[in-house]
Amino acid sequence: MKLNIYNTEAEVLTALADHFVTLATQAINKNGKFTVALSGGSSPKKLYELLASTTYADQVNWEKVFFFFGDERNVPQDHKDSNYLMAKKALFQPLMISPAQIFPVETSFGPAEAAAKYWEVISAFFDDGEVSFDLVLLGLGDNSHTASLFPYTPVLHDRTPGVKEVWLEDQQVWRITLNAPLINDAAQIAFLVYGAGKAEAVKHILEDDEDIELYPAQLIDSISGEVEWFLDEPAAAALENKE
Ligand SMILES: O=C(O)[C@H](O)[C@@H](O)[C@H](O)[C@H](O)COP(=O)(O)O
Repeated sequence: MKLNIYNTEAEVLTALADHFVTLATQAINKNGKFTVALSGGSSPKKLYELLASTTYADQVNWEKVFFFFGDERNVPQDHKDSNYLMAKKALFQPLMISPAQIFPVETSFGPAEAAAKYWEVISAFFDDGEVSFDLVLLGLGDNSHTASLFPYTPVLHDRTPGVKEVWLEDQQVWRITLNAPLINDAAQIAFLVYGAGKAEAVKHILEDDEDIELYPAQLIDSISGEVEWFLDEPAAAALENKE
């Protein structure tokens, strides 16, 4: 696990955009493609807008990039809360990404079926072999959730890779999420976390005793690759060890 701490939000976003370009270039040169699972949330949205900007748009062979989603809200793809819609506006449309390169969660089936079908879609793309994304991008909620791995949800106890539906009682909504074993099979995992509001959650995840029910993002630990955190100083402020 590697900590990257920067003075400002802008520096964090630039560092992760540069990291994305490096990983994409390496994967495309080696395998002819780059597979990435996108995160929802306002922090990742700014990264996507930066990647689609003139600064980065020409740095990646976007025709070789294949986009999946680390989680999705169980809403239509044109709903304001859809992670797909957010990525479509921030990244896919500006870069004119072909729909053939984008794998959204089909939420019209209802949560359980949507989750099962998404696992089928992902497995088929990886030729039903081991599913290993080149990169999984993750945000962090101030309650220590990541993707849609929320505190005290059954999906936290999964031991084999898969995609599951998650009921959020307090919000009265369904979500669909990659489970931790599937995320952890990725070659690279990158957390994008900035702002003082996340400092307590970052401390819980990186330095407090293990309690995955309370702090689900503690489950994230790449099996064979690397987990990198991209933080600004305010988000890292509660850490005792910043090396
Ligand atoms: O669908 C989602 O909401 C995300 O997958 C979720 O895990 C998000 O990344 C974090 O909640 C951080 O969101 P913010 O960056 O908006 O705080």
